[in-house]
Amino acid sequence: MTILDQIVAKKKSEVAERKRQFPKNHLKDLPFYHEPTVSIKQKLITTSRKVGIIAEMKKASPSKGVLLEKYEPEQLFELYQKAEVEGISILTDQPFFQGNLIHLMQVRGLTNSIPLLRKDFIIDPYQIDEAKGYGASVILLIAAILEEQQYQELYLQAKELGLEVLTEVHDELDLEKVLRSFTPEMIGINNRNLKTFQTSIDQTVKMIANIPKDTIVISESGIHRKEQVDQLAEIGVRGILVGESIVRSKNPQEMIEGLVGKK
Ligand SMILES: O=P(O)(O)OC[C@@H](O)[C@@H](O)c1c[nH]c2ccccc12
Repeated sequence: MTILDQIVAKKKSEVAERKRQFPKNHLKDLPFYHEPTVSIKQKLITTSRKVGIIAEMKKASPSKGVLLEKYEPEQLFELYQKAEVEGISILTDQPFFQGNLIHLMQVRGLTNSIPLLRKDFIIDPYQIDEAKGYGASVILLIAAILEEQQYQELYLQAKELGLEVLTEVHDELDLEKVLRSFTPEMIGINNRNLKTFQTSIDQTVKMIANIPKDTIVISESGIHRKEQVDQLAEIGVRGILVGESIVRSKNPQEMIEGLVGKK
């Protein structure tokens, strides 16, 4: 069983339990359910930077364990805001990343102009309503854990709710699967090999040629040096998604500005 299989198995029981505790028809009473969202696509297209940055908040990961003992999303937010990031990705998966939907809501309480991505393993429409209610503007859909039809349905449901979708692919098989449906607005190429956990931006370099022109490409994972960012900008990547190297840095603001420059 791969790590993704384990995560999805756990996620299924977690979602079932959440539905019992907080029935779906109550989700529309959450504080941000009826609030407008902010377009991350627009931020990435109009940025004055060579490439926009989605800075991630995560306390731990299955490959690295705990990244940061003292994890305070609201403090990180201050630094990300100073660095003028184009978006913020917030892990909400608890069992494997020590995230929480509350983190999303806390940060949303501090901004209505920076788009927030709910970073989780979305397999059920319930989680999309949750994302909206807790303050997300964007959700992640991971091709590798969804059937083609399930992916289509979740994508359309998110759009109906006014959310944007970042479609994550790991390889050509994932890409074929999602392109059979329709042209996604944003594709994130995950540089992490799910079997070995190794990252290489060569994955983005290899796959970008097969992505339709109108789709915004985001390179995800394993980005820690400016030279990588320059190379990615050169080949047409519009955004980078960076977690570990920022949260582990002594000075996250400087780290971000070092990667993509000041605004
Ligand atoms: O910490 P990194 O190597 O900079 O990676 C960030 C992000 O790409 C990674 O956290 C990620 C990409 N896709 C995911 C899906 C679920 C959880 C986490 C992820």
